[in-house]
Amino acid sequence: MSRAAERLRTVIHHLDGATATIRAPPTSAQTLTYSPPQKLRYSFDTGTLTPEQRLFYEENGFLLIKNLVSETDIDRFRKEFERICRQEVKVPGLIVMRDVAIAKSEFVPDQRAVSKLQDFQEDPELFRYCALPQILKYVECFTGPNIMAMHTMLINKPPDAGKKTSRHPMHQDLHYFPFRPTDRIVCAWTAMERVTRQNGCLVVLPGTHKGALQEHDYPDWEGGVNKMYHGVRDYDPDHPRLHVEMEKGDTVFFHPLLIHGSGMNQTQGFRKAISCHYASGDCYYIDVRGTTQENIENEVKELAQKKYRMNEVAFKDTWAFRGRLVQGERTSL
Ligand SMILES: CCCC(=O)SCCNC(=O)CCNC(=O)[C@H](O)C(C)(C)COP(=O)(O)OP(=O)(O)OC[C@H]1O[C@@H](n2cnc3c(N)ncnc32)[C@H](O)[C@@H]1OP(=O)(O)O
Ligand SMILES: Nc1ncnc2c1ncn2[C@@H]1O[C@H](COP(=O)(O)OP(=O)(O)OP(=O)(O)O)[C@@H](O)[C@H]1O
Ligand SMILES: O=C(O)CCC(=O)C(=O)O
Ligand SMILES: [Fe+2]
Ligand SMILES: [Mg+2]
Repeated sequence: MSRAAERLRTVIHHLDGATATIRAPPTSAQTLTYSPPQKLRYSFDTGTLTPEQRLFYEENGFLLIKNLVSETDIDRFRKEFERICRQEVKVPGLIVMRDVAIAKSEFVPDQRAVSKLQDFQEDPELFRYCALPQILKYVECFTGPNIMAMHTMLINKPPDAGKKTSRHPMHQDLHYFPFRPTDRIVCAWTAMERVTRQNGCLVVLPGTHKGALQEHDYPDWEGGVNKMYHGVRDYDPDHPRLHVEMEKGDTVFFHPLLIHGSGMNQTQGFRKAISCHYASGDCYYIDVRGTTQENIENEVKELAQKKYRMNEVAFKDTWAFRGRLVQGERTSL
């Protein structure tokens, strides 16, 4: 038996009970008798992921790829971020967020006032991130060949001002998304510098992607909570959590139901990461009225109405006009 077939058999051995399909290895009939068709529901076999990587994502809901984005590219993203902070470029549709602890302070025209950029799809330099071939190669394993970049962010987590407002409560990103199917959505999150527990790396609850979308709301944290930073209501403090420490350029891909957040930044530096949420172009919009997502729908619509100066904006339209095709065909979204 070939080495690849042997590895696949090991994987399948670990799988019992999972659902959906993994293609049989392209080998002889003899191999097939050893490995009956098995089910992996969260990824496709495109030749990129090893069976072990697919199994890891299946079980844990995330996958860390070391050293995926070059230093040169990251330095260019950082430069562009700085130009935006200095207001040397105007980017249509861009949302500049400030930490709740400094939002009310005097305007400072540099990064110290900015905690997050959202919706940089109209900035060609930052948007290059979303179309990097080495990122899309992995994204395709989760979305399939038609890929839409739906949500773009550059997070500049500030040093905590003493009120723990730099924390991001534990949440599932699907709470924000009115499109499905869930398993054809994935986030790519790239560390723009070394991220550690000290400066507020991502914290994940492995395996929670297998659960349902939970109710989210603002946590009642004493020091305040940033706008739109909803957290899961019934957070289980006993679930094992993992601090995902990463080097500059490392990229984590994660499922939209994976419960994650990030800790306080206890350093003096601004912890930077760039990310994009992708979905299959074949995904479809859903109506979230009457579901747990109604609270975020109302908040986003309110913001969109202010921002685009329109009377009534449908939640799904706020997504339809921000989404950009990065590979294949825009069949639906
Ligand atoms: C309607 C209601 C809706 C809601 O309630 S939504 C709320 C949802 N609930 C939550 O998000 C609660 C869960 N939250 C958390 O797990 C954390 O707060 C969260 C979001 C990950 C933030 O993390 P942090 O605040 O930074 O906490 P942390 O656990 O990372 O650090 C805490 C203490 O650990 C220390 N630490 C740092 N690096 C370490 C290291 N390498 N080894 C060991 N300890 C280390 C760190 O100094 C900190 O110390 P201290 O205990 O605060 O004194
Ligand atoms: N990260 C954030 N979390 C919570 N609220 C935020 C955040 N960023 C901005 N805001 C809020 O968005 C609004 C706009 O902020 P901005 O500082 O531009 O104006 P302002 O503080 O309302 O007005 P002014 O600075 O003229 O007094 C504010 O109400 C601010 O509190
Ligand atoms: O970079 C972080 O701290 C996490 C951000 C995040 O999870 C989000 O914005 O959805
Ligand atoms: Fe998130
Ligand atoms: Mg202000």
